Amino acid sequence: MTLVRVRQHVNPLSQRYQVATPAPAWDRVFQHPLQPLHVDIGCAKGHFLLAMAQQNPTWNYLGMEIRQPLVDQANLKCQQLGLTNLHFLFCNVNTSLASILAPGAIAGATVQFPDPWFKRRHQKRRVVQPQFLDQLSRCLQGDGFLFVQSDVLAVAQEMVERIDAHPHFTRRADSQSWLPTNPFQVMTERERVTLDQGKPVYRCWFDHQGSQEMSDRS
Ligand SMILES: C[S@@+](CC[C@H](N)C(=O)[O-])C[C@H]1O[C@@H](n2cnc3c(N)ncnc32)[C@H](O)[C@@H]1O
Repeated sequence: MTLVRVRQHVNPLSQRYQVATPAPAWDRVFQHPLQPLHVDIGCAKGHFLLAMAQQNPTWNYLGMEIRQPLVDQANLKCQQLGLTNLHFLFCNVNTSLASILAPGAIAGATVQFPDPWFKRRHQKRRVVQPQFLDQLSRCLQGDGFLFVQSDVLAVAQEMVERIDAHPHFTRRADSQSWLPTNPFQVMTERERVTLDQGKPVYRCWFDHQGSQEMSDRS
C-alpha cells in the first residue's frame, strides 16, 4: 500500500495555486450533464457529496478541493460506488470558479467548515472573500441557493456578514438566527466530529437572485 502524505493546510495564496483550472468535459464526468448542479466548496474527502449523490440521483454534484490527494481518493471512491452524478476537482476556488463554471451553471453551493485561518495576518486566505462571492453569484442560477456552516463563530459571522452585504443573496426566513440543524440531513466530516464533541455549529442558508449580468459588480 502506498502512503500519500496529505498536508493539513494549503495556503491558497501561494504562487503554485494561482493558475486557473480549466473546466472538465462535463459530458465525460456526468452521465446526465443537464441535471441541476450542486457544488461543495472545500469538500475535503467528499463524504458529504458521496452520500448526497447516492440519495439524489437526479442532481449532479461537484466537489472542489485544493488538496489533490483528497481529490484523487474521493474520485476513486466515486468510481468504486459506480456514481455517474458526482465528480471531484482539484482546484483553488478563489482563482478558478470562473474558468470552471459558466455563468448560471449551478443551482446551489455549500461552503462547510472552511479553514478558519485564525491568525489575523492569515485571514485573507479564508475562502469567503467579497470577490469570491461575486464570482459565485455569476455562476449561480437566478433562483439558486448558498448554504454555509462553521464550528467557529467568528468565521460563521464573517461569512454571513459578507454574504448579507452582497446584493444578490438574501437570508431565508428560517435563517434570521442560526439554523439548528443541517437542512441536507447529511453530515460533513468536520460536522460529525464537532457534533460528536458536543460543540455548536453555526449555519445559515441564503437564496440567490438576480441575473448573471447584474452580479458583475466590477
Ligand atoms: C476544514 S476543511 C472542511 C472540509 C469539509 N467541508 C467538512 O466540512 O468536513 C476545509 C477544506 O477546504 C479546503 N480548501 C481551503 N481553501 C480552499 C480553496 N481556496 N480552494 C479549494 N479548497 C479549499 C481545504 O483543503 C479543506 O479540505
